[in-house]
Amino acid sequence: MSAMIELGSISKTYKLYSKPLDRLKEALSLSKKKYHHDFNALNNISLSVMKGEALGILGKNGSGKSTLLKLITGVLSPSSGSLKVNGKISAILELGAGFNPEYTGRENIYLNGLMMGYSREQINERMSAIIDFADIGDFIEQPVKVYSSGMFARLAFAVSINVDPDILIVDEALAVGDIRFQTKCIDKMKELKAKGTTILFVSHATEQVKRFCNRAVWLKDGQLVADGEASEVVDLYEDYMKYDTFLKDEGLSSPIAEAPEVGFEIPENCDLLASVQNVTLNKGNFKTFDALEVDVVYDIYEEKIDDFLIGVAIYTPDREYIFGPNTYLEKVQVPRQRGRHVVKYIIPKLYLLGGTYCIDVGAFNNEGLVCLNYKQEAARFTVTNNYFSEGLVYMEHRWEVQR
Ligand SMILES: Nc1ncnc2c1ncn2[C@@H]1O[C@H](COP(=O)(O)OP(=O)(O)OP(=O)(O)O)[C@@H](O)[C@H]1O
Repeated sequence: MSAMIELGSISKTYKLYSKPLDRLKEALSLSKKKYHHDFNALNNISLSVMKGEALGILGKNGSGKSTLLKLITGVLSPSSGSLKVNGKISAILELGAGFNPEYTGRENIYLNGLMMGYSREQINERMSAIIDFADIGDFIEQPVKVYSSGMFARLAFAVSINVDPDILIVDEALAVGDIRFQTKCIDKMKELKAKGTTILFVSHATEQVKRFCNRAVWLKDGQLVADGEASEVVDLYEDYMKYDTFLKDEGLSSPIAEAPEVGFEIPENCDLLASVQNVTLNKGNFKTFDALEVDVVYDIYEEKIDDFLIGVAIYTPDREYIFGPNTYLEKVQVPRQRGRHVVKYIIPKLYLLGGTYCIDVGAFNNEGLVCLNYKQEAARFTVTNNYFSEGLVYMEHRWEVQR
């Protein structure tokens, strides 16, 4: 398969001046005195995008998304690194960029078409399709400076997707259109994708990225921190945005606790009767329906604790309680005499959907009425999936068409 876009260790440094005058002073300085400081908007990005891929680009404001797209389209040049683009790019970057405000919509279609390398005849062939798609009525004969942002988006989109690009770049352009127009654009983008057009898609609407893209990258402070299947990267990104937890791949993993010490000791001056020593998961990142195993290591300091029980609870990081059985309710006998013990809690099929989750572990007696020791967020794990459902948990279900 051929790479349409190849970026090799690309960096982009902007010069920041604290006052506009500093730029002039620097230009005129005979001693080459610096009046700026460097700001790395992109740092060492390597990325290959293949033909037919629909790549979502995620990242919060200022993370470098637009800078990356401007480098790819050639609006900016990189400070270092190599960049190769194979094919004709059509980009909707900033609304109105590439439009002359004094020209009418129709004249701007010519302008854009010529910039893309089409002849007047070729543009004429496409003109009615573009005007139909934009659907802005008589405004097509008005100078675009009188357009609303929605009209701009319609025209920009109509031009970009009707010129048979090899690479289509869409930067947040859908956000300004109404739902009907967005649907029309997505349909057209799907059509292009099916034809093998490579698509780069920036949207803060992560669901759109999940549904439309087959791959996504996440930019954070100018660095590429995740690259993979779109819905997995979206899950990670959303979790980060919600909870500021960034867990990396295999060990997207939560801090898997240290292996338990073999030695059992009763701490000095200890007024605890028992304590949860250690909580270990079989891994940090799961797929829905994987098996989750939690090893709980606990110590009992009394000779024996009657009605001793262990509870394991799953929470979301914002403390939504999902599930919490305990050994008393389920009539499981766990060791309750002095010493160190290990109990394994197994969920053979995890029904949780994508997200980050926390595990609390508690030791109790008296049917759970007295808490002997409680470890909140003793472990964390993530669930990431290919996109197959939405929500928190998966429930067995079926669909029946009634009519
Ligand atoms: N011409 C410039 N001169 C100096 N700094 C710039 C320039 N353009 C962008 N930056 C800075 O580079 C960083 C990345 O900006 P960029 O516009 O690429 O981010 P973004 O991810 O597209 O953000 P948004 O989602 O808000 O559009 C930001 O901190 C921005 O302030």
